[in-house]
Amino acid sequence: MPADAVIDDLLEGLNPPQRDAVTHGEGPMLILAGAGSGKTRVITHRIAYLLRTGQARPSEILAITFTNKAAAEMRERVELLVGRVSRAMWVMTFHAACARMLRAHADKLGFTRQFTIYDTADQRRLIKHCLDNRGYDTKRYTPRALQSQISNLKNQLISPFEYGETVGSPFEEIVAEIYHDYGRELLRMNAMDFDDMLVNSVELLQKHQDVRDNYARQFRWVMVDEYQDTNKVQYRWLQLLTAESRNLAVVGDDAQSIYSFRSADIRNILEFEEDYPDAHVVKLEQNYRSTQTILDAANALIAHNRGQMPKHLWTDLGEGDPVRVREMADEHSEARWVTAEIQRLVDEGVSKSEIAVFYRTNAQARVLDEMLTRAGVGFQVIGGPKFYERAEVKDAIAYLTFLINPQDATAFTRIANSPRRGIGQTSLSRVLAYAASTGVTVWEAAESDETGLAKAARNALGRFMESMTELKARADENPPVAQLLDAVLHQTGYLDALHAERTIEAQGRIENLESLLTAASQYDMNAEDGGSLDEFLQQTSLFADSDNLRDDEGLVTLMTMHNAKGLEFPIVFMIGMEDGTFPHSRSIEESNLEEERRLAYVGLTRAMRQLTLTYARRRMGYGGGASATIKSRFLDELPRELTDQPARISRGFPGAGQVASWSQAAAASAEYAGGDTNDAQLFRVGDDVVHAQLGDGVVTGLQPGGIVVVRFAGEGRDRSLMADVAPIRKR
Ligand SMILES: Nc1ncnc2c1ncn2[C@@H]1O[C@H](COP(=O)(O)OP(=O)(O)OP(=O)(O)O)[C@@H](O)[C@H]1O
Ligand SMILES: [Mg+2]
Repeated sequence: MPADAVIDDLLEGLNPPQRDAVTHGEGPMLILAGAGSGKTRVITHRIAYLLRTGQARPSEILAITFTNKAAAEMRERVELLVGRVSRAMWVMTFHAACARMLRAHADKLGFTRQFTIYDTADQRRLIKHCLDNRGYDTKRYTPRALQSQISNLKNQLISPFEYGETVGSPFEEIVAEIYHDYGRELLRMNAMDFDDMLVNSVELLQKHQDVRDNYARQFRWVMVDEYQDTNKVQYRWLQLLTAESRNLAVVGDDAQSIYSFRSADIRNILEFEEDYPDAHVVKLEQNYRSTQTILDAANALIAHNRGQMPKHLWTDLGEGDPVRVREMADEHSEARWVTAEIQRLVDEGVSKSEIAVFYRTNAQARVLDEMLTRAGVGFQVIGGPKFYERAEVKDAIAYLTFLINPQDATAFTRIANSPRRGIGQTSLSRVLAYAASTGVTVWEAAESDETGLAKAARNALGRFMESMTELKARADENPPVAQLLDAVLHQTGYLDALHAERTIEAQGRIENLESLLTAASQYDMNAEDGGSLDEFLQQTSLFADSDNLRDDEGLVTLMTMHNAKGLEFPIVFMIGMEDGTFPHSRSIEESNLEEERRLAYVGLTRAMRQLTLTYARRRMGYGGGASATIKSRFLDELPRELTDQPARISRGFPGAGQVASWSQAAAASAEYAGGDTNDAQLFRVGDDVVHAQLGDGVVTGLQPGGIVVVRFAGEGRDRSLMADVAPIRKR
């Protein structure tokens, strides 16, 4: 190896096992280590090391990260270490890597390269269309429920055909039908959903050996961060790419596996050594992130899980302060207290960007959001209303999409009458029906005289398509995306319509469009060889919200614990530490507590210096009305000596011990709070219901003893509930 100061520097900041992992040459490698032990750092350094020593060329590197933000950070760090050559590497999320492959080869699967990527809202719209087509009641079979079922199937690589062979219940039969129809419709619209990115790439690699060979040869070095959260389809994709080279290095922590609800399969990490008996296994045990107290608390908590791989994390960052535990009267006092604490810290000179507040579900952010706003503390909510999901931003994107994908009926429907041009729903349906029956693209149908539209609508549509045709001519010259977007917003009358509204809301929308223009200009500037519209659109559609994170602006960060994965903050607050909230009621009922505990472990281990856990004695329920709560069992699992709490009984409501299930707790607390029970309600099969914690569902059966069987939109299976005590009501 050449003597090289850069290499020395690279290895300098690593401990011996980290160095071992970084310098490992060919062959499979598993890095299994606890939180904050430098796993991600090892990947970054390994890439730089492989490049710098000449073992790898940038184009031979495929590094998979969990978020776009993590990818950007990794690229940045590698670029610092080895310079601009790093730009040819593929450092990205599974979805982005697959989208890139599909852009190049979509035609082999019957799509064009300009295919659209559908987000969840698009998916649900299309699924609703499929349900309507078959005459199913979409209140009873909600698009949301179907969408989550279909997504689960895709993530397990179960095709519509395979699923159709195994269905038992009538509901499953409907899922099978819609799964099939939905796939056919996507193909017809030249669109793929998020899950298809992976499923279709796997199909591409499986069916086209030449394509597989090419990529397998190209990516001689494959690395995967957060491997514990990969699912079956991702596993398969990696297998296809690395079967020959076997240069697959994965890093992960079984204690941080938190995505089984998205079909992530922890076995992928546990069985790596079985898949690769010769794998080089590295364990990292020194934590460089947290104080000993924080680590001990996290270790004590996770020790309550069975079958955890033993790890001995230690740190030399010192003992640090005890974990603070605070009891609050309700969520308002909790938010007020956290806000005051943040203000105090900021007064003491802590930067806001060093502070994060985590919670279990997004809805918990609202109260704190209001309180911080009132106090004038700058903050950002990760996973709040998403920029790319705002109506005006989606409209603008749909315009651009329709310019390059003339088959995209969803984009067309979205923009044809936005701003209003006198093209009504009936006219739109006629155009779509004409396209479907004649096989022409939606674009062609919109230009056709044979769709049977009324004269006024036909004229309006004609004018619309004229301006679209002009814009398309411009788009074909591949101008900078920002220029094209600007032209779209002006020529289609979109901006004028907003200006004409003269409302504050419209002003906000204009500002959002300006930010989109800024994003487009930034894209134009960064794109290596001029960039292209389809690549820009691909980027925006893969834009996950955690990517909005800006750490240089001095903002407090609010996010769910799921979103916090892989990140670190000097000061962390975890709020809503109550049974039913965290652990979430759903997991208590399903006794999937271990995954919740891992999620708590993820939360605790984000903290570097100071960790504060709060819970409220009463909390507002879904349907309004406060109920008494029980403090989270996770708090009881933390050794007293690590917290600043004297042993003290502070149960939420009188006489309550540990309860067996949340239904009981809810019943007890409803009584205590004088809340409603359900005895006035009679349920029937097919009723739409809403559950305080589980959300929307449909009654699928009734059983003796007052049991209702409900299938919830977010889940794939039936659940039996006591009609008179469960917090459900008819919609
Ligand atoms: N050898 C080292 N010397 C100094 N700092 C280190 C070393 N290794 C890691 N760190 C620092 O420790 C922190 C945690 O590292 P990193 O994020 O890579 O851990 P991780 O194992 O990926 O954590 P997680 O499990 O949360 O994803 C980072 O700030 C990193 O820069
Ligand atoms: Mg990491």
